[in-house]
Amino acid sequence: MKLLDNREELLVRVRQQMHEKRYKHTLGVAASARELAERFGADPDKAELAGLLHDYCKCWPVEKMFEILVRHDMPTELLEGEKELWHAFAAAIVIQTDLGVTDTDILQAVRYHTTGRAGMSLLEKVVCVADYIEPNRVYPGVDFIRAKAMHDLDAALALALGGTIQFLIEKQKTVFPLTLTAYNDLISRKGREGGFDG
Ligand SMILES: Nc1ncnc2c1ncn2[C@@H]1O[C@H](COP(=O)(O)OP(=O)(O)O)[C@@H](O)[C@H]1O
Repeated sequence: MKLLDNREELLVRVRQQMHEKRYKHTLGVAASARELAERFGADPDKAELAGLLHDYCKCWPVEKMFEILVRHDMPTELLEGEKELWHAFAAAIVIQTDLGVTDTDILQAVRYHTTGRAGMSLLEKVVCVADYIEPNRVYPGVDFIRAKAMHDLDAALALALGGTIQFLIEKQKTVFPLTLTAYNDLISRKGREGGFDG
């Protein structure tokens, strides 16, 4: 737990796991996650830490991630699916075993930051949206999602996940089912509440 209590040492450790651009993105996600947490009533310290650790394994060799996922009995659907998704599930394991993170909220926010899932917690939503809108992100529609995230976290998340689903379809890539269920869950909840604001 010592590492988690020492911000400077933790930053060095995180920095060692990735290249410079990914580290810059990581710091951006940590800052955006803190901001979103303050805005929407999640725990800002947990949000910042989850943001800092969300891509811990992103630059690791796929073989290393695969070995960790197999050892922790991850579902076949994940192991046979898109390798791009592995880093999130691997990180949720590694930050627990190697860094001593025990907080389930943080672990789940890291685990589901790429795919989302139905019934996401507030912290999971905060970290997922932060990953889409941190200041270094550049893609069509990012400013619209940023604007949504000023007042409606669920709408921002639905837009972001919807955009990813659309992107994957255009690229004729498979869509991991958790993202579809996350999207459907957000839309159907909002439908019951009268829809998203304009
Ligand atoms: N449900 C999904 N099924 C398949 N690929 C996905 C899904 N969700 C996200 N991806 C892809 O996984 C990749 C990694 O996403 P992400 O973790 O957000 O990384 P980055 O921070 O580099 O954008 C992206 O290319 C994204 O399109």
